[in-house]
Amino acid sequence: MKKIQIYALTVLFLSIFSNCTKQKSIDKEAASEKKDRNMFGHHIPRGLTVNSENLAPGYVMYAVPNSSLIYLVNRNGEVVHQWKGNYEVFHSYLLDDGSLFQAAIDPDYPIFDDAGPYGRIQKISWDSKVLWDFEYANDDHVLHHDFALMPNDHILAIAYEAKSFEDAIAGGRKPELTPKSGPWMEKIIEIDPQGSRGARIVWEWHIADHLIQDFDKSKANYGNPADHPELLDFNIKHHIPPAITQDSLDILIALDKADKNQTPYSKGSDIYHINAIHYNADLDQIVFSSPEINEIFIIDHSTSTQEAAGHQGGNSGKGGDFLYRWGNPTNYKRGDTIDRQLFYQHNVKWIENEKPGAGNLTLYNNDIPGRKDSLNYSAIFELKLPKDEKGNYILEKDRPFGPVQPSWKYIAKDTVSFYSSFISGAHRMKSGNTFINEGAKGRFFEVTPEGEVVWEFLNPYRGEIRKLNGDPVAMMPMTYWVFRATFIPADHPAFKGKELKPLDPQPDVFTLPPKEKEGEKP
Ligand SMILES: O=[N+]([O-])c1ccc(OS(=O)(=O)O)cc1
Repeated sequence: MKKIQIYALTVLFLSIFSNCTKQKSIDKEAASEKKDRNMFGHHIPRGLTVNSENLAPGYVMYAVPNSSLIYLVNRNGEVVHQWKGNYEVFHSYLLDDGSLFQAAIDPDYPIFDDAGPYGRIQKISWDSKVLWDFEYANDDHVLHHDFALMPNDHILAIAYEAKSFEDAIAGGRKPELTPKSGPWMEKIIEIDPQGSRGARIVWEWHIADHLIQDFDKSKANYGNPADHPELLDFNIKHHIPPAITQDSLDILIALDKADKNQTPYSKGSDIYHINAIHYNADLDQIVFSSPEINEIFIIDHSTSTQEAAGHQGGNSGKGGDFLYRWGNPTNYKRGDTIDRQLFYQHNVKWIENEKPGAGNLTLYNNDIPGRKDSLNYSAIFELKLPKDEKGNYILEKDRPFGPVQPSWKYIAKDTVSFYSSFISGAHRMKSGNTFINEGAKGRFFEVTPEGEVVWEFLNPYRGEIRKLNGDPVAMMPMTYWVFRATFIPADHPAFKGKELKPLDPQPDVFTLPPKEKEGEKP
């Protein structure tokens, strides 16, 4: 009897002990999952988390989420300067005199819904005076996502241009791929700022002028997309989300779960969602990125607007047609899914002169599918573009544009801990290191060519901009998000003669409410 009791007690003890250890390891896994995989990084340590000796001196510039603030943060993770505008700010580019151009999110932009439209570009002086304020937002068009600076102080900006269902059908689009509210096509405009509010649009390029389709023979742009990689197949498969009733939409808008401008059909309208643009003055070319179709494109900027609408003229002789494209050759029917390299990519840009890899492109490849037993992850790609001796992009017969593989890439050692399925960016530094913004988490870090993380800072700040009706903006899940973070070397002309001491006191960091308050509407 006694033996049985001892045996039973032993079994009980062992089972409790083993349950405890199991619980511990589950908790540990849960903790590391929280630390490594929560794409928004709600509960991970913030501020400066990795520092090293002998880093290039400099600062990180970024827009504080849900605020009108741009911060400049030093290598110790301290805020040393701020620019403050009068709208929520999306991202900014620094000028040599310490002023900046910023994308200001005008809450009043009409028609276009979804994240990305911002509506205004503003120039803000070092001491936060609004020097120029240009609105480009009406029922026909709106500035969205990114813009690029040119050496002549002009700006190249991406804008949606609304087209009707009928316009799209007239362009050979298949009706079943056409949103009833019409597609938002894309244009690039070159803005020459005038005075304190005005601008001249001195050059334009429209994607609608460079389409091909093999669906409707009666249309002028009928042809085989595989024979015309310089044009965009207007019938690339596009998922049209199901319509929603106006009553349901009204409820979602009231609950803050739908954009104020959403209509029952508009969710399918953003068919290309161009999210990045960069200008190369040496080549007089523009690169831009469409995450919806998982491709980047290069076009000639040396054309007149008239030539940009056609297929001849400019340095390339190809008018506004694509000089180069990469990422998803199925879009021009050369290759299959195995040849696809890009997955909702962002922030494509040339590596500037005097940096290692000059002339190559870098980009943030957001949402690369894992194997069948693992999660999606992000990577940074560097691409060496195939060119002949005259500088023309090489395209072999019946083959997609190269390269077959990026010349360099960064992926986290465990693959999945580096992940932001949207926004984000990267750029090469003079040292040869690469500066990365994992946007959903607001995590900025610097990696060596070998992929070692030598500096890391997680944005701990969030502002308090309210909606037009005074309601607070939901802080979840995009609590600390950052669209673009830029490393600016200490010898940048903007800092000449400026005192860059840590602000005293430092701004208050933003911490999430305690757990018990989480059920409340933030
Ligand atoms: O939530 N935003 O502000 C947001 C979301 C997506 C987005 O588009 S993306 O292509 O940059 O991911 C831009 C802004």
